Amino acid sequence: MSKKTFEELFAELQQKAATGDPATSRTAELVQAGVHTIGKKIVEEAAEVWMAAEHESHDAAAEEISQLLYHLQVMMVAKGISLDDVYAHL
Ligand SMILES: N=c1c2ncn([C@@H]3O[C@H](COP(=O)(O)OP(=O)(O)OP(=O)(O)O)[C@@H](O)[C@H]3O)c2ncn1[C@@H]1O[C@H](COP(=O)(O)O)[C@@H](O)[C@H]1O
Repeated sequence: MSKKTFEELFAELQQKAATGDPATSRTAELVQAGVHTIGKKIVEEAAEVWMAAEHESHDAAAEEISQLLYHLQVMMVAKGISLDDVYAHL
């Protein structure tokens, strides 16, 4: 299992969006596809978080949450929204 912080993942995704190949990078592929596609993935992953939290194991819920966080970060990168832009509202 890979281990990285929220901030480290965000830096990696910014890099992938800027220089990654959509053929090999999921992030570059999603950013190229655009906000509509990313938004649909966020809604899908959010539903999976809900279902896993209600009906599945601790680990399964944690995995779905990681996928939701990933797709939220992809949306941030696609929209040029920084971590500080979000933290300002926390
Ligand atoms: N953390 C993630 C991550 N979480 C989720 N995903 C993507 O989200 C998918 C999970 O959604 P689903 O279960 O719906 O999978 P799916 O059905 O195959 O998705 P669809 O293609 O049907 O939309 C995974 O198959 C991945 O494509 C991620 N893709 C990449 N990362 C990390 O992002 C970084 C950059 O990755 P690349 O851009 O691929 O190089 C690396 O550190 C990766 O570990």
